[in-house]
Amino acid sequence: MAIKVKTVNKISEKGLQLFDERYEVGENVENEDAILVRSAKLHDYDFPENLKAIARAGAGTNNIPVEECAKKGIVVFNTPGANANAVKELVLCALFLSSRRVLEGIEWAKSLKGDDYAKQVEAGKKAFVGPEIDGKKLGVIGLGAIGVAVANAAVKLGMEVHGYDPYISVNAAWGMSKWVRKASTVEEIFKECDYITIHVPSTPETQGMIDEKAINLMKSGVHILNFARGDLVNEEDMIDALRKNKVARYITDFGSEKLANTENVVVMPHLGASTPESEENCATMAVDEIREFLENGNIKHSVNFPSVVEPRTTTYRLCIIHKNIPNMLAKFAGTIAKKDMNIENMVNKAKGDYAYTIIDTNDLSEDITKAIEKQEGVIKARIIAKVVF
Ligand SMILES: NC(=O)C1=CN([C@@H]2O[C@H](COP(=O)(O)OP(=O)(O)OC[C@H]3O[C@@H](n4cnc5c(N)ncnc54)[C@H](O)[C@@H]3O)[C@@H](O)[C@H]2O)C=CC1
Ligand SMILES: O=C(O)C(=O)COP(=O)(O)O
Repeated sequence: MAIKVKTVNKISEKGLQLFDERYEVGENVENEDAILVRSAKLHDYDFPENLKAIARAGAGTNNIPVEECAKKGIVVFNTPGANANAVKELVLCALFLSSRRVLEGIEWAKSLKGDDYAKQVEAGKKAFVGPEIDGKKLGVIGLGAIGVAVANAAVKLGMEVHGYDPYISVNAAWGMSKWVRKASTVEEIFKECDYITIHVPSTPETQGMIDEKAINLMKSGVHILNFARGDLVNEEDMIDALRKNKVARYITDFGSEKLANTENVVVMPHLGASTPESEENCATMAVDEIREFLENGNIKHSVNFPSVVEPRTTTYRLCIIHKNIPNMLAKFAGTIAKKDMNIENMVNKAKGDYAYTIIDTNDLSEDITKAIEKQEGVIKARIIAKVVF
């Protein structure tokens, strides 16, 4: 029987071709084992009983009910860093667009007519003066894959870069230029910087972080870039601040009709990750994650379950998704012993309220998954036989 993968958005062929002949892949697949998605909202999606994994070919998982999936034992993956360069490049483009009045100038140049075109240009260009970014202060909120890439590039462009991220990962810190100054509070960024760019996920903590209160702390004439998510910025407060010239410019990848028609706002149609390179990177990483999980039970880059990657050394692998509560391992070992199965290798890891256990064995007893699933706290169990080609 084929392994079924449903694509909910258009996914790069470079990734899809990594599925071999055992897989049935497409937008019309039903009762799927896995879903591949980009930005499509899955909050109202009716997840089939068979669904084991969802891979988001991209970074943000706010379009997926991650907690509900954890409760059902559906492992949600994303592709950290795979589209960071694409976003970084667009943020740099936005930085220049926010500073120099290039877009308005281009529109005006299109409107000019007549033989004295050059003369009109020279007379009118003074309306489109904008400052250089060299030497200006850039505040980067969120120093993950994108934030660090933006901060490092801005240092190279001669900006004085200030970064804020209370949860920065060791890896991100290793990759960051020593010239990026550490802000201890987000308010420092608000007060100090001429340009502010946000690169945090949308969570209850970050939603609305740029509101009237935050903007009031900022310098008059601040430039704000939002290539992370629309709901990080309070739209009404932003429009009000733009009208009062408190905010000079707002450039975002997440617009609305109202924002797109507000002066000094540039709305891009969510183009951050829309490059062939990033679409391929995200798709190949997402397909690899799905295959590793479905074929070997290994979990790489999940947002709701721990990372567990173990080489296959035995004929069978028992994969158990369960609650992170005491005594689970003893119960699994007891059940397995009763079925006369020998454990060759056992790994257990937890993340928050959930945990994952891999048990490698060369024995197979009928109904072992049913016996395991009967135990309180177990969400899902499955056994995977090693495929030898
Ligand atoms: N415009 C587009 O097409 C794209 C947008 N995005 C958005 O950008 C976001 C960031 O992407 P990545 O850098 O790849 O993710 P990431 O996970 O590598 O980095 C996010 C960083 O935000 C930090 N953070 C979380 N809460 C914070 C807070 N309250 N204050 C300061 N920092 C905080 C985390 O510690 C982490 O270092 C994504 O969650 C997504 O919403 C990502 C890719 C493409
Ligand atoms: O990766 C992300 O978080 C993005 O916002 C990119 O979205 P997309 O895959 O281009 O629909």
